[in-house]
Amino acid sequence: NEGMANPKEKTFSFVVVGGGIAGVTCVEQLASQIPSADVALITAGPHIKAVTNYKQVSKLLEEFDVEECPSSVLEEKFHNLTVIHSAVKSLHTQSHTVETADGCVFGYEKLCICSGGRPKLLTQDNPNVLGIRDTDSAQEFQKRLSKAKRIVVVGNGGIALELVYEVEGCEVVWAIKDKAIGNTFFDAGAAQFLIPLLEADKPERASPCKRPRYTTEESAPSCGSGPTEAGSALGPDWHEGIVLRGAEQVSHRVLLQYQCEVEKIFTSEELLNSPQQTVGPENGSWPIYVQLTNGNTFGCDFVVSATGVVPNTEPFLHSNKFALADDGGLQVDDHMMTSEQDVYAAGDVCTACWEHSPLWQQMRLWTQARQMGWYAGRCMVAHLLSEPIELDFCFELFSHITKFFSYKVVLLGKFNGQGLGPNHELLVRCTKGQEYVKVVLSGGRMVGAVLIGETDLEETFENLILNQMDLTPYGEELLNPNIDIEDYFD
Ligand SMILES: Cc1cc2nc3c(=O)[nH]c(=O)nc-3n(C[C@H](O)[C@H](O)[C@H](O)COP(=O)(O)OP(=O)(O)OC[C@H]3O[C@@H](n4cnc5c(N)ncnc54)[C@H](O)[C@@H]3O)c2cc1C
Ligand SMILES: NC(=O)C1=CN([C@@H]2O[C@H](COP(=O)(O)OP(=O)(O)OC[C@H]3O[C@@H](n4cnc5c(N)ncnc54)[C@H](O)[C@@H]3O)[C@@H](O)[C@H]2O)C=CC1
Repeated sequence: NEGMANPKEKTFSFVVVGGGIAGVTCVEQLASQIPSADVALITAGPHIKAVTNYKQVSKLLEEFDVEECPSSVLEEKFHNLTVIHSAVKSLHTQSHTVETADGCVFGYEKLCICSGGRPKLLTQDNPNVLGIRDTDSAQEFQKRLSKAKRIVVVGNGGIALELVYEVEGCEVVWAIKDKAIGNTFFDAGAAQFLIPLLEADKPERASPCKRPRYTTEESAPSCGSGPTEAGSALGPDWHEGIVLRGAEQVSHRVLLQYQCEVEKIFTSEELLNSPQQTVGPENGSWPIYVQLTNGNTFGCDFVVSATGVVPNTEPFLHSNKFALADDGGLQVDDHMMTSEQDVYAAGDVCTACWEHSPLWQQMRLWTQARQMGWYAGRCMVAHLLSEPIELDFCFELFSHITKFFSYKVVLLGKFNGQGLGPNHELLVRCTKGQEYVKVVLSGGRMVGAVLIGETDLEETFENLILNQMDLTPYGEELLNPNIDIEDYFD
């Protein structure tokens, strides 16, 4: 075998691609479960993500810190692990090999693709349209913001929600398709609860962090693969350590544009050459203009396209027959296996295509990347040892703890009545400035909840959702603030 004589070739029992949360968690499982197995982590970025201080808050809610650190930390911990810093260029499922950008070829018995996603930008080739994904793109955003007087943020998901609240000293025009803010995470009622915070000055940061904390190791140099290689996705609290301040002396100034999309993006030259376009007295003075479908046009320093992610699948597709989901993710079954033999996938790159529990849905989140990476590792080991394995309990109920507008936010199950049609009812309790509690009931049973603020209800509600108790007899008493619900259901 000519190939095997090449020193640039080596075969491992397990190869994992991607040094984000999914890949690192997967590798940790593999390396610790079979210490005699050779494990390789191939990653394009210079750093890896490590989960630390993992804490199970309740049966399914979890909290942890995340550190961006040099890969040597992992290699010191697991002597059977080799970390290779290079981008995978192609995959040959027939020969069970991957080829990296620097011409090395690595064989595998079992492979897990954890290459994450990248921002789905409104336009790819405009330097004034930015996406935020990794440390480099966040730093670029911060640098551009420091000189900016007005930015346009497009999108209504996690990144947009965080930015419009965090950015100070710069006018933010926020363009959303929907009738209410934050519709990927909650409903119009919760949006009403949060909106006043956009209009007020930001309070001093005092409240303790109630969700996974994200840290970046400052001393770690941005070396190795260079600026074109994307690093891992940022995550919880990515903006805590950096100042998101523009060039103006204002706290918040957010101008919301509801129910609209971007019609056209053009430069000041294009604007001046198009006499029918006018945008008021500032005509032509901004580097970029955004025309919205509601007829308004805004000039700004730059646009943030916070419009979701696309899975990083390209290097793996050529000459293979992966089944792809509608969102572009690699389809995986209930053992995290793709449609190609011995190839698994986890995290943002994959789409969970097994028959989901009625109370779970996939969202491209930090916690799910960790859970999928962990479970994929366990499945790979079980299959290698020909042992049976069942779908992990964490996929029974969707659960997410995060923080928006400085409030703790807990989402459980079908928190927005997803997929329930008209077949559900809502109970809501709201105390302005303090808390917002929404319960989704279907057939008298709790199937989801949104908890904003320090409600202390998450554990009880999680139990009520898991045990599917008939709550009809309790009616609206369920949310009566004068009843200690924990005692009630003891
Ligand atoms: C700004 C921001 C804020 C967020 N905030 C939260 C939050 O508060 N809570 C939450 O739950 N989630 C949050 N998320 C989402 C969360 O960060 C992601 O869902 C999660 O990190 C995905 O992990 P992953 O391991 O699948 O992918 P990634 O972290 O994207 O890692 C992919 C890895 O693969 C490598 N790679 C890619 N292509 C190749 C290749 N061809 N060859 C080799 N290596 C490759 C990359 O270098 C990277 O190391 C946020 C995301 C962003 C961008
Ligand atoms: N606290 C948290 O849990 C956070 C989670 N994240 C995660 O990071 C990832 C990236 O975040 P986002 O980019 O905010 O993605 P997202 O998937 O959360 O939201 C994308 C938003 O963009 C909108 N959109 C899509 N195409 C559009 C278009 N052409 N024009 C206008 N609007 C459009 C969608 O309607 C949606 O509101 C997501 O997976 C998200 O869940 C990000 C930040 C915080």
